[in-house]
Amino acid sequence: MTSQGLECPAPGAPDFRYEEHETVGSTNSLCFERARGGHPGNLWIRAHTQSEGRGRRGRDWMSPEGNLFTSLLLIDPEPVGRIGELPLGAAVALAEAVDKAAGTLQLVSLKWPNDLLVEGAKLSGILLEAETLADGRRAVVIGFGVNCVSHPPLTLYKATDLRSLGFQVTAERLFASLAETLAEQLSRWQGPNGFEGIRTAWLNRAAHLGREITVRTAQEEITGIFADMDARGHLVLKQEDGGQRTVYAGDVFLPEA
Ligand SMILES: O=C(O)CCCC[C@@H]1SC[C@@H]2NC(=O)N[C@@H]21
Repeated sequence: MTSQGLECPAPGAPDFRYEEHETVGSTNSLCFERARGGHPGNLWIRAHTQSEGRGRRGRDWMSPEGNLFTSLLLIDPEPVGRIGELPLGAAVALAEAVDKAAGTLQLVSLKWPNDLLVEGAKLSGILLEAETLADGRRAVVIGFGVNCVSHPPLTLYKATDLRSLGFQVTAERLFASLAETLAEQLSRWQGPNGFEGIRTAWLNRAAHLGREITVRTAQEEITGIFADMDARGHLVLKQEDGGQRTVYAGDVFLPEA
């Protein structure tokens, strides 16, 4: 069933609103449009294809029919000073949703901050963007792209998709699981333990923990042992000289197994 662009309760999370579209430019952009139009938030938008899907660091996100493209609009999510933790919670929610929809246990591992990997190849991407609206409200949009049936051949990272891995999971089915698991992670994030539960769940799935990785930041390339993810969700690298580096943003590259 499709809501044909009309708002209805979200499958899997009836406390959230939902719009489904055949095609849009970008589900993230449409969420911001709704926010600028005064939407109160907790709105999921899903599209079957996108003509201008975007990824992290200004990259394009190819968006063919059959894969999942969806975004969640949050308005003034509390606690506001900890919004940087949300991409990690989103990654945990998506990993759990894949397990739920595929009927697997720990199928995916996580590459900091929020890529899902299967056998070292990228299955999905998450893009968190924020904007202060004219009325002073803060719109936060979390966009998810998951390769359900296909993956692009030439990308920065080796990619994969659920169908090639032997799992028949539709975008519709995966969306319903994600709406449910993300609602759970959001209440966990807002609960008394804050980020700690998410941090533990994230570390349980971390790829290459304790091993050497390389991080490309806007300024430099850093290689070191992936020692930890700290209490704010930052990456902690141990260096050869015994020193420690904390990384706040960057692209992580794992050596081939
Ligand atoms: O670069 C990445 O890894 C993040 C990719 C995020 C893609 C999703 S698809 C749905 C949403 N709309 C967009 O334009 N981008 C995100």
